[in-house]
Amino acid sequence: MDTPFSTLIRTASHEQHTEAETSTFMSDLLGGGLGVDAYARYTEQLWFVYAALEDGIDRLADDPVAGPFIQRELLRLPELERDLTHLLGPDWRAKASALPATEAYAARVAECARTWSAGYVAHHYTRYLGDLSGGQIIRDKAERMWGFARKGDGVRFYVFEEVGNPAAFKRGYRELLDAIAVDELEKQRVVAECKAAFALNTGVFRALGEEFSAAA
Ligand code: HEM
Repeated sequence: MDTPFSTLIRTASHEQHTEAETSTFMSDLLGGGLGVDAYARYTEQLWFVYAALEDGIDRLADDPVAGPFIQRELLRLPELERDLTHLLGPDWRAKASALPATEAYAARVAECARTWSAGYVAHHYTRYLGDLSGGQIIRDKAERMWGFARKGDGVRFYVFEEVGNPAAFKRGYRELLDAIAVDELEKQRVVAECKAAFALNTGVFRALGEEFSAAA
């Protein structure tokens, strides 16, 4: 039997997942070596990426390939905006800026959203399934380290209020991946785009790591 697409995409990105998870910036951030300013800067970068991810969803909702993946309970922009108001103040928009690596990431997401819906799915998977998984570990550490209220302002990005059972949601999401309406060749291209998405994330971590380094 053919390998289910959800397994294929997960296996293909496994190595890069480890790389992202163990990147210097993430290790320093979650290991307690960086201040809340680094966390705020990272959250800022996420805002630019999610703006690109969530901008074209009304159009993508009707797309035969990406449409099934567009689920309102996943949307993160309002949560990011509340977190940024908390982290940077009400004038956060004037303070927030995208690093060049973030600009490159957001530009690629926007391009896929506009021109290649199957490629968009690769970015959708990489972000939202990650946020529903490892995101919970990040939230827990951030709450303890910087004293955010549990599931409150500052970490709302990681709180999916409308996803009652994340494990069940992820199972459903994998079923959508397995049923994606593209042929085998296109599936290979989606896997390649997923790897590109991980590389773009790693690029942002690298840039953040250059801006912030843990006290020796
Ligand atoms: C410190 C950082 C991270 C931690 C601790 C972490 C941890 C995890 C964990 C525990 C899972 C669940 C694996 C499972 O269901 O068996 C997971 C899944 C996932 N993570 Fe991460 N992760 C991190 C960073 C990232 C990043 C930066 C990305 C990409 C942007 C990412 C993307 C994903 C994806 C797409 C999945 C779902 C895999 C699948 O089931 O298909 N993660 N992560």
